[in-house]
Amino acid sequence: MSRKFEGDQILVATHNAGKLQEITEILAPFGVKVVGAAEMNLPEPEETEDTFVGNARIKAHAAAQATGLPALSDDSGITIDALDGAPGVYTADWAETGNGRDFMMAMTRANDEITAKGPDAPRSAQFRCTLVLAWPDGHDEVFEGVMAGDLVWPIRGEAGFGYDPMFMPEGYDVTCAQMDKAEKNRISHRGRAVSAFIKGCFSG
Ligand SMILES: O=P(O)(O)OP(=O)(O)OP(=O)(O)OC[C@H]1O[C@@H](n2cnc3c(O)ncnc32)[C@H](O)[C@@H]1O
Ligand SMILES: [Mg+2]
Repeated sequence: MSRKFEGDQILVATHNAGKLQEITEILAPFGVKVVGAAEMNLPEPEETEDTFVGNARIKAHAAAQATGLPALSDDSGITIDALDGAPGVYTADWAETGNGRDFMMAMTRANDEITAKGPDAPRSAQFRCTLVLAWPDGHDEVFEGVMAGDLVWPIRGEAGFGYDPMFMPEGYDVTCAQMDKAEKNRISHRGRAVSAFIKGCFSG
């Protein structure tokens, strides 16, 4: 049970439906209800920092200031070893078309750029997630999670969101888009970051 959140509700400052669903499912067994940024009519702030934690702070503090409630944000993305960590904080930007996001385009670009590095280029990558819990008084807490894996081609699976169809976690022979939701949450960058948040805020 929560020590810190009134009514065991938490505002999650994201406009990404896939993230919101995963965070909601991970927190459900702890009796925590999640309210999303769209439900609160919050605007999407510009992500102007060049680090995950910087952008996560922008999103969380904007929501906490606008509502007067503690707000949890998620800034995440994929770092590709063969591309010196790109796209990193620009993971969402690789999918932008000016007319919505196209993840087939983004995944094709990732595969093409790795392939261009030559046949020996590593396919290894990491999904990274930084959560920031911002309080209306301006202080914040940071929680992080990483999942290592390989980028496969062609893409596989229909579940999940974003780059899931090309990401095969270490020790698995299926992609995140071929996994049971609960299984992805158990091993994912987001699952690990939310576990750290739970330890920090809901236990003891
Ligand atoms: O900023 P908010 O509103 O939270 O939503 P967003 O989708 O813009 O989120 P980010 O700015 O953090 O960009 C993260 C990008 O990384 C991708 N991503 C993050 N976690 C992922 C996951 O678990 N599976 C697949 N793709 C993921 C996601 O699709 C985005 O393109
Ligand atoms: Mg974003």
